[in-house]
Amino acid sequence: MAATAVGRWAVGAAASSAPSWASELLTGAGAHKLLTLVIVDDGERVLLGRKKRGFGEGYYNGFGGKVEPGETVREAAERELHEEACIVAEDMKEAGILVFAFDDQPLPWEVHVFSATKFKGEPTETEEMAPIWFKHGDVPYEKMWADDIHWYPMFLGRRYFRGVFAFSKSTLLWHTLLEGP
Ligand SMILES: CNc1ncnc2c1ncn2[C@@H]1O[C@H](COP(=O)(O)OP(=O)(O)OP(=O)(O)O)[C@@H](O)[C@H]1O
Repeated sequence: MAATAVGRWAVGAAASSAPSWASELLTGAGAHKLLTLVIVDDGERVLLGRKKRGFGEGYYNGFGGKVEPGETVREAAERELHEEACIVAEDMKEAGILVFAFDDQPLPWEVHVFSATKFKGEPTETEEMAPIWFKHGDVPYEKMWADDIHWYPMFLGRRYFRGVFAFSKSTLLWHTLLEGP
């Protein structure tokens, strides 16, 4: 089952428009890698970090990473936010789901996006991320992953979203994005 999905996926990633089966990737079924992404949004500004190393280096992004064995997705989101920005979210809510498929990766990545408006602690630069606030109108999309410009408006509007984005390296090949649960 997983092998079929991966094989079919690899073919689809090369396409330039979303294949008919793309939205199936939003069901959570089939093998995938689980990740988290937390964006603090105080209503006027978002807290992003400039990634200093590793995957997505140089890009601004929320805080997050892989869910470790034995953790819930929410626990992983809380842990990564603390590890990368030194803060603890007080009202973390599920904001949306993103599926990323890379043409050189065997499994799609399922990213659970959370929002928080309040937190404890002071955002602090870590080995991985340098935090900085951006006004809603000044989000630096040109220095972010190419999917972000598509779903941030829904995030900032507090509308739940589900999207599938196919990448070759950092080039966005196609995507499909739905609003609502
Ligand atoms: C392709 N388009 C994308 N658009 C927006 N966000 C993206 C993304 N692709 C990955 N992301 C996020 O980037 C973080 C990487 O996390 P990453 O540093 O690799 O994970 P983790 O900290 O577990 O790794 P290490 O422990 O350093 O290996 C993680 O939040 C993930 O959701």
